Amino acid sequence: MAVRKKGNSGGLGGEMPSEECADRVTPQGSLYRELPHIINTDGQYLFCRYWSPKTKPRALVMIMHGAGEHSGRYNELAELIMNESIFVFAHDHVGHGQSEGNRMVISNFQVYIRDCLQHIDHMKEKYPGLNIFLIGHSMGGAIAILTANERPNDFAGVMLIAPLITLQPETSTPTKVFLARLLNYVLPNIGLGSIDPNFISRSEEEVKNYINDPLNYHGSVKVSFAVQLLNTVARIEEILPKITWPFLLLHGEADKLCDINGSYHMYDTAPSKDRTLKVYTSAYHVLHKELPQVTSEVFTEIQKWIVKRL
Ligand SMILES: O=C1N[C@]2(CO1)C[C@H](C(=O)N1CCC(COc3ccc(F)cc3Cl)CC1)C2
Repeated sequence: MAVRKKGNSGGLGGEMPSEECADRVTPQGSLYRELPHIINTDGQYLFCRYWSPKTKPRALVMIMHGAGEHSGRYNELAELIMNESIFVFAHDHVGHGQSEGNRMVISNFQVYIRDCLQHIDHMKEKYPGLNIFLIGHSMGGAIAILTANERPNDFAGVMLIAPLITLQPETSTPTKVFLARLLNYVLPNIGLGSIDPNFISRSEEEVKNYINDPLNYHGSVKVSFAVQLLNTVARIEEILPKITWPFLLLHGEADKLCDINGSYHMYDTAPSKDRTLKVYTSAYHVLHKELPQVTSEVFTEIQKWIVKRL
């Protein structure tokens, strides 16, 4: 029997709009009314995470996770930033983690950006006047770039951890790109292959964590999803020459999932006066879950970069 509850369900609204929503559950079976969440403009429930400092926050930071993973993988980084009296927030994108939506399926990449802007607007209402920074990893880096591009004067800085900016030349040849686009019309749900966990990190422990995390999606990248990524890479290529906001690029030299040349290209092409690129020798894709030395350096770099721009 559905129970109507008054008060904030942790979402954007107060009361449950209908009895049906009272029993809405995450893909893992938890009740959204008992979890922090927002409801996007398509009516999909997105699971949120908040890292609230004990003292009055001096800034806001939104973390945007990548493809097939979820916001819980950023707890260590978020806590480090929270300890700088900064309010950190995130949500699991549609089709990811504890949010609704078919796993790693998206009708249009713009949905990710729209949902992030909705969450950002919600947080700006709650904490008016604070600087807002974005942190994006991999596909989340592409989301961060396109989100900042929609509001070029709204963000104090954008930090990109191995962002998806350009295609891996060996895996995305023009022929393969053409075939993927063609296949999308006839068999959009065909799998192209899944992310190789061994490309995630040189840390065996982190590879195991990635494999064993039930909130990660380990299935195949569908053609329709791949085409959305291809379109996104093309969109980013177009806007790089117009980027003026401050950014920090961090990329592993041995990244096999997102080509480091994308970061070099953004650093060389974007006219931002405040831009930094740091390359981590021999490091793989997930710098915040790499060998301890690398991850420690990355955390310090992010912490210093934000504090300097508060
Ligand atoms: O900690 C983490 N990091 C994660 C996982 O867990 C890595 C993952 C992530 O976002 N990407 C890695 C894979 C990449 C695939 O890209 C394509 C695939 C087919 C295609 F046709 C065109 C493209 Cl562009 C997208 C970006 C997030």
